[in-house]
Amino acid sequence: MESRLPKPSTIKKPTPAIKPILPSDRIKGPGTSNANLTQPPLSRDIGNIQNILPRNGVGAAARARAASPEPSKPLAFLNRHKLRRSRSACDINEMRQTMKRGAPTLPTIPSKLTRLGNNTTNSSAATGRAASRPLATAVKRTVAGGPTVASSSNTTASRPLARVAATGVNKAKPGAASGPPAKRIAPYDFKARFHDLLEKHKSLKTKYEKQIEDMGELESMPAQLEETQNKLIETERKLSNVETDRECLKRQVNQQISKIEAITTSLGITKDELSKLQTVHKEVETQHAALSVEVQELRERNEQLMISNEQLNNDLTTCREQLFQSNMERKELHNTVMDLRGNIRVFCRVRPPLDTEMGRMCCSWSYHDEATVELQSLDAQSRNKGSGQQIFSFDQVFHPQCTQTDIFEMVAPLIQSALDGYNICIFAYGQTGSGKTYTMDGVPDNSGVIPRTVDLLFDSIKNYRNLGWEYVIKATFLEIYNEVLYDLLSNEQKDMEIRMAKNAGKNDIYVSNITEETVTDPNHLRQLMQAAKMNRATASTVGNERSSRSHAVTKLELIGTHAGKQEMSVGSINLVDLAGSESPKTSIRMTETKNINRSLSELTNVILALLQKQDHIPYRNSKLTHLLMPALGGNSKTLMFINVSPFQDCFQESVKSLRFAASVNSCKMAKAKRNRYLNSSSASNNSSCEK
Ligand SMILES: Nc1ncnc2c1ncn2[C@@H]1O[C@H](COP(=O)(O)OP(=O)(O)OP(=O)(O)O)[C@@H](O)[C@H]1O
Repeated sequence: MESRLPKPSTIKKPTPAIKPILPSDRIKGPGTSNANLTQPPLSRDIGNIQNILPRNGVGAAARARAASPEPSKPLAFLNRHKLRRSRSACDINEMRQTMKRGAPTLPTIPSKLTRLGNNTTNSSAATGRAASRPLATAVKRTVAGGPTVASSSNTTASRPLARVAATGVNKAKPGAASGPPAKRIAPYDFKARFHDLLEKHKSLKTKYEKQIEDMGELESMPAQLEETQNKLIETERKLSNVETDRECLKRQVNQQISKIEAITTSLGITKDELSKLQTVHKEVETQHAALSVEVQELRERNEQLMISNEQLNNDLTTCREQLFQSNMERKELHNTVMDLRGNIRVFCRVRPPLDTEMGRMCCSWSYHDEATVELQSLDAQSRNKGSGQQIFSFDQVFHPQCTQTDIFEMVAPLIQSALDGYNICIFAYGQTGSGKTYTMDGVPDNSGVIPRTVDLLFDSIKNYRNLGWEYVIKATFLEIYNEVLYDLLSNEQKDMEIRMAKNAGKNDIYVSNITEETVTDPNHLRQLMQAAKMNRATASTVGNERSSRSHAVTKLELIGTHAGKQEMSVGSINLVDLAGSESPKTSIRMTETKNINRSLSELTNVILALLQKQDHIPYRNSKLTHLLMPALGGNSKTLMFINVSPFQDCFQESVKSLRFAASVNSCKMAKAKRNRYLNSSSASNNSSCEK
């Protein structure tokens, strides 16, 4: 009969989780009854599973076995049963090993169940709780399936077996036994019992598989737990990071709040400023609108002005043309007046005694009018000879109280003629110490003719510029000493000669190797004059401790161009400070005195020849007349100052100079003399007669 039973090896092996559920101590324990031993090992194991699942412990299994109808077996049968069971256990172990290879960390079912039992009472273990839920669910399913198994077994199994099963199920869960009572299978009906067992086996197998599935879920729980723990740690770490970030963000938020507050404050200020600026902007806009209107008006006005300006320009051009023509007429008239006054004019100047000369006796000077002076000697011998009283007439007589300004007023028209293209020569003739240098150069605080001429020239050039004339002034400074020429702007020893210009008119003369400076302003010219003065040769004489013993000639060449009219005018001014005429009786430098007197005599001869309109003018008899040839003859105008000293001891020299000047003046006035005679001797009468 035992051979009809299927061998344990043919029965589908239980899963490895069975072993922990069926510990050996339960099989061998004191609770083990003979009734259990009479059961087939496999059926008993399955029954044990159902007894264990409700976790009733050994007592529940013992009761289930006690309920079994089978009698107790002898010891031999028990050993055989052990062998079968060991084989079944071996199978189970084999399955477990197989599962371990697939899932090495799968825990054993008993431990799980034990933990499950413990976990139901110990609620403090979180993991136990987590694991107990699916297990409890599995157990519930197992218990709930009990009646089903019992019910199904009723159809095929014997009544005793069904009762055992029903009893076991009912004991595991008393309320669940609600079906009809199971039929009792006779103990000898092994076939029925076998079928019943097969059914149970199937049922249990199904349950077992479900439990295996549940156990699989449970097996994955530690990993899930570990994963959850890792996730928890990671989450905690993240949370920490989040906390840190939150703190940072909180600080940043605080900073941002502070910034926002500051910005809000500045925004308020800015708003105020904006409001002010808007107000200003409105004002500016209003002003801009007003200014725009003004600009428009000004533009219209500008257009009108442009039109009127164009008309004025045309008028100005016309006026300039008329002015130019008028200026030309003025030049001609001026020249005519100068001609009528005479190309050679003579001015007499009597200097005052100096403070240091108050002890010297002066002659008696009587100034009848502007042009007549009477000189009377205080010496009785001279009176007895009839030479003590002399009357002289000149173009102008300047008494000692006349100032440098008075002098220059009479000189200025000649300077004007120089700008108009005439050659002018102004020289001072007189005894040593009579005031020639004072008249020509002046003193620092009272400038003479030459510095005033410079100022007048540059002032006139400015006015002429408005008429379209541009002038260039070239200056030379030379000295004639003992009939030798010296360049006063250079200390070098030069061989200087008076030469005629090659391609020029007959009176165009130049000096070779002389330094010629182009003057751009009055100060520059004054500097040149100062340098020339320093270089001038001086020597002390009896009459004057600083008397000049040479002729100093300052020549200013005035070159004017009118670009619009393509005209050019070249004039010159020769300003000559002659050496003092000195009697050879009183001179200690006879050579100098002879040369000086000879050159002065030649000058007199030239002037007289010019006035008498002689065919030959002896210019070349002296360096001085040769040099002044362009300025003395032809179209030139000459002004001679006769300087005399007021002193009695200078009476003879004064009379000599005045006679020479009077002779010049008498020749010059030969034609006018008649007019003069008609209108007494005043200059004003002369002018009226000339007209
Ligand atoms: N009109 C005047 N008013 C005041 N002082 C004058 C006048 N004329 C000349 N003097 C003075 O008389 C002195 C002699 O004059 P200045 O040197 O000009 O004579 P000079 O004729 O040039 O002599 P020299 O021929 O020796 O050069 C100078 O001290 C000068 O300042």
